[in-house]
Amino acid sequence: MIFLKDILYKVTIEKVVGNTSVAINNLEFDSRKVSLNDVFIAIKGTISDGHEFIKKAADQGALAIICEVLPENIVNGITYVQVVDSHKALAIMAANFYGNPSEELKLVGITGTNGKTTVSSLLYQLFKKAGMEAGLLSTVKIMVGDTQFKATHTTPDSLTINKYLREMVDAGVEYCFMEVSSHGIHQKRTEALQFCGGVFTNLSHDHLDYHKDFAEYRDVKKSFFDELPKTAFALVNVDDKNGVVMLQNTKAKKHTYALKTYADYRAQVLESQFSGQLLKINNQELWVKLIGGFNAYNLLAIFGTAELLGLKELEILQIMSTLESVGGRFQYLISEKKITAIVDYAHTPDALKNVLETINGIRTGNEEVITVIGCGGDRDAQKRPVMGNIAASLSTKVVFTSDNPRTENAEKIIEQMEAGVPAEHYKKTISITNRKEAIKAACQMANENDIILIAGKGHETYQEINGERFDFDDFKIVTQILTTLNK
Ligand SMILES: CC(=O)N[C@H]1[C@@H](OP(=O)(O)OP(=O)(O)OC[C@H]2O[C@@H](n3ccc(=O)[nH]c3=O)[C@H](O)[C@@H]2O)O[C@H](CO)[C@@H](O)[C@@H]1O[C@H](C)C(=O)N[C@@H](C)C(=O)N[C@H](CCC(=O)O)C(=O)O
Ligand SMILES: Nc1ncnc2c1ncn2[C@@H]1O[C@H](COP(=O)(O)OP(=O)(O)OP(=O)(O)O)[C@@H](O)[C@H]1O
Ligand SMILES: N[C@H](CCC[C@H](N)C(=O)O)C(=O)O
Ligand SMILES: [Mg+2]
Repeated sequence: MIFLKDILYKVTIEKVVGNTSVAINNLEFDSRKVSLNDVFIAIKGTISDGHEFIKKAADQGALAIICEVLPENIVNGITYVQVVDSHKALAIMAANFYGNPSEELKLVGITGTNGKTTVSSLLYQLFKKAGMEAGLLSTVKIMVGDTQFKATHTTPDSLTINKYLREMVDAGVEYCFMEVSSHGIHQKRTEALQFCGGVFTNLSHDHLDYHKDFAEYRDVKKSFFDELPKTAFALVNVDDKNGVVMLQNTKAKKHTYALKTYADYRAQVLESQFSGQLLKINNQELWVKLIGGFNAYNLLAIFGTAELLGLKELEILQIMSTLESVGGRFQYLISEKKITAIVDYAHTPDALKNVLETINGIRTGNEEVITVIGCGGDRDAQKRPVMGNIAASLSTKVVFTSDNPRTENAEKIIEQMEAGVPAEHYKKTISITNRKEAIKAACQMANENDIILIAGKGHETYQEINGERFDFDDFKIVTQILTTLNK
């Protein structure tokens, strides 16, 4: 039996109306899911205000209401707890409800604009291969040991996080690697978790629809490091100018990695090919299957994290050379007619630039680089012209298309991308709204040795248009089209 007063431990309370010594069933922050004897936490969201659904939650059997503002009509028999911050209260209560599982394993949070899924997934792989029980909370999937669950967010809400962490602890998981998104930090989804380490990959343009400006976006990321305890480690990329910013006020032990500047962990790229690259880490050469300078950073972050968690250098390097790239990240095929098709989740300007530079750095002659790209709807519109510019400047041909238009007009998004194309590159571009047709057009244009990059959706298996999700898988589609075209 769990009592309300026990899960309120450490919550900053302003006022209590009613009895907190009551046994509760479950916690919910969505009135639509409330059932008998649940606790409903009212949260001011980005679209609506949970306080408007307090009555609905009560009608559905809520036993207690946690809110920032007490309702005018107090119902007898229901306990009302007025708190300073509902988001924070939810995070603390969720951790208490599940018995603070983050304290029973080693939890490492990975944050930054790009590379979170790659770093966290590879760390999960590495620790599994080293014989440890590991867990993963990522954009692509959730892993409790070997059992896979569907991910809906990069960083889920605090109830979901704690539920899975509890399952991990019960399954004997010792290390959990989780992505920490800026939305997650801002909405306090990760508050009340005990991290034993934090990793910063990089910071570049994204999410300027949600955050007021770049400074706010940076400060939200920084607050994750500010909150780390002194027992934890903070490992940051100091080639990124915001790396040192992340360390400014942290109590955690500071560690750095870099390719270009002085750092605790350093790497050098000795050779790059489509099949992989030769790296030098700590004076040891190793061949890895992941390509691109950006992956050299990711691998260095993994090396540093594994060492800080106590694995031996030689073992780490040996396992690193066996790591497979994550689905939808530089996932490629070479067709019968020697056309290379690459599917990559590059959905930010920096990621797109890195991927195209990697491709241009590896190609040997006059092959065409044909990029198929769109931008998501209901997301940062400022990045659209910037990505249009990068695609056109670094490819020989571009097919602008739709990504997940969500509730926006797909053609309008494409126009915003085209607006960023410099006049001298305009002739290289066409636009085809239907993504499948766009991929088909790129395949038709491609000849032997040409390279097709299909960017933006990576591992996603759907396309979201007007609130509806249709099956869509870039890699399956390009494979099928190239086969049908006999290319
Ligand atoms: C913009 C955003 O981040 N929204 C997230 C947020 O919802 P919200 O604050 O907008 O909720 P709201 O609709 O305003 O409702 C406020 C409250 O009223 C409640 N409610 C609402 C209706 C009702 O009938 N009854 C009721 O109780 C809601 O449950 C909620 O508690 O909190 C919800 C619960 O945690 C999230 O599911 C939701 O994610 C939405 C679906 C989303 O698309 N989020 C994306 C942008 C996101 O979080 N992305 C990042 C990755 C970014 C990256 O790439 O780095 C991620 O971590 O996944
Ligand atoms: N260290 C890096 N620096 C820059 N770009 C990167 C880096 N790692 C990966 N990328 C690019 O970013 C894309 C997304 O990578 P990944 O999924 O690992 O990032 P993420 O931070 O998890 O993204 P999201 O915010 O959507 O969760 C990759 O497909 C690649 O194009
Ligand atoms: N986590 C990112 C994913 C973007 C992927 C892209 N395909 C899109 O739909 O915009 C976001 O929610 O902004
Ligand atoms: Mg991710």
